[in-house]
Amino acid sequence: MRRISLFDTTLRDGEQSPGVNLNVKEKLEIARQLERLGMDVIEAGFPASSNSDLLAVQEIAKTVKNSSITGLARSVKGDIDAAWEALKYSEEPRIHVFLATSPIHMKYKLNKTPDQVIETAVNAVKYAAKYFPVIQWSAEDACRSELPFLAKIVEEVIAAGAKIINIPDTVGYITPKEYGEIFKYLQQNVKGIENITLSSHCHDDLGMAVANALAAIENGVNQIEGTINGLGERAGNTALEELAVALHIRNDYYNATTGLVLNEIKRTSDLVSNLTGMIVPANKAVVGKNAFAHEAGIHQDGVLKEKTTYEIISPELVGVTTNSMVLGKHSGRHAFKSRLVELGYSLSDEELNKMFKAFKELTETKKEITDEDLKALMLEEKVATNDNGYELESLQVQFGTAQIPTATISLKTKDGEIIQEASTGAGSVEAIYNTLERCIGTTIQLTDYRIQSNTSGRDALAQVYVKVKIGDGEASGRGVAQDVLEASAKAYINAVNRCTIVPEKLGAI
Ligand SMILES: CC(=O)SCCNC(=O)CCNC(=O)[C@H](O)C(C)(C)COP(=O)(O)OP(=O)(O)OC[C@H]1O[C@@H](n2cnc3c(N)ncnc32)[C@H](O)[C@@H]1OP(=O)(O)O
Ligand SMILES: CC(C)C(=O)C(=O)O
Repeated sequence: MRRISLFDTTLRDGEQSPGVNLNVKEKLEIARQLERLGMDVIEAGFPASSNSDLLAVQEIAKTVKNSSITGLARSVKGDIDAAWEALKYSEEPRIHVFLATSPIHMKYKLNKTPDQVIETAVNAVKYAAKYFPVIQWSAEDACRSELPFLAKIVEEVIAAGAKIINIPDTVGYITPKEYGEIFKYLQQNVKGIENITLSSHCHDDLGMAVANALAAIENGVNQIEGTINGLGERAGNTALEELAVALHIRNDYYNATTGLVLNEIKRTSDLVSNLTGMIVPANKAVVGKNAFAHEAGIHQDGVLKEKTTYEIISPELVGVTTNSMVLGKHSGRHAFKSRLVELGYSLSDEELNKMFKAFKELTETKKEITDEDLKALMLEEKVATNDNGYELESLQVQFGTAQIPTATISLKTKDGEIIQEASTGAGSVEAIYNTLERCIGTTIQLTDYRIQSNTSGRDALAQVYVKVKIGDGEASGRGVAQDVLEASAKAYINAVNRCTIVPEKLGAI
């Protein structure tokens, strides 16, 4: 059976999804889980784009050992230098350099002639080869490029040292048959291509990203790029969990497999969704809440008689489990630890004590603690960021249909100072945010607010995602609590804590 290599770009193209903004700790947490999932290559970021991206790629390159780490660079020396700075610690440094090849991109975006584009691409690959033993080269907007020109530039970059050639459908325009034909054409018209790994990178603008990637595999492509949950620029990228499961379930047809540990898929999907705030639609293939639910009577009858009547993927295959042990107020440390271990966490004694305390606090208000609750607790602990150091001491909200909502808040600064303020708003959440703004002492613009429940049931934990702007700085934040107002306050404080420019502005209003 053919072995298809998977290249995950959740931390680069996935992070280009509007509204997604991950910090270094969060990226590292996702990278570690991608490694556990068995990803072959992780594109950890675009090092030249910001200091924090460079740092994140560097941290990931130092930490992750079982997946290759790469970073994106334009065909400019500065980008390649930044990529080297970020990747020089990885075991086999590899870079991903790109340049657009379609007439529309060359003329309007790059303002270069086709010959200048070839020269730029070749120079970039040669420059990258001074540092990197493995160079992947991408022809941005390849699928709207003229095939003879595409073949010519691919041949030149191979001669310059590129080892992997990626043919992106940057704008999600191509159809599966046409995409397969591009690869056939290149295989027949490019000298040296037989020694090269061909790669696919598809976008989902017309809903064909997974189908196009599968067509690429059918036409000799051995590396597929994509993201978890199909995140990515605009409509997103090939959803790698869908592709891997399609190859597994239909190996009779594709005769190809990946190195993914399939039962880590659900956990990875949940982690990415929680940290990015990009909620997975219930009907999403493979990882959606309804992917294994049977609602209609005839289907339920069939499944009760024989599962395979309506179920082609078993939930266990992708790590969807139902747990029979209920954790609650009377559970002890052993049951708590054993469930966490079953969920894949390993904790030191100190961490266990801390988590057990948080768990017990939660049981004061919540009868049954589900796996989702445990994952939320663990996540809060692992990626908590407190750079600006604000902590919620207390929150009180007065609400009545015939009165103006009023919030009173005590906030602790990182120096231990307690700030107390009260303010009103059109609703309870606005009252809280107006009060927090007063406590923090600077103008804070709320640009996004989303709420979801962690599990079903009236006592489910609430998860709130917000995005705030403070001057030129922007950050997203997440808050989890049983009460939606407390979760709203925590998310806002978390976002402020992640915004680097707050302290100088203290006291501005
Ligand atoms: C298809 C993709 O997904 S590609 C990846 C897209 N991802 C991102 O853009 C996210 C990160 N980007 C950034 O942080 C910024 O865009 C930066 C730091 C890279 C560059 O910022 P700026 O220098 O301000 O340039 P800006 O983004 O406005 O414009 C891009 C410039 O790069 C040029 N460019 C675009 N692609 C390439 C390339 N592959 N090689 C060389 N130059 C390129 C453009 O022509 C433009 O040049 P110009 O200023 O001479 O007109
Ligand atoms: C940089 C390349 C691979 C890309 O993201 C695209 O073309 O969509």
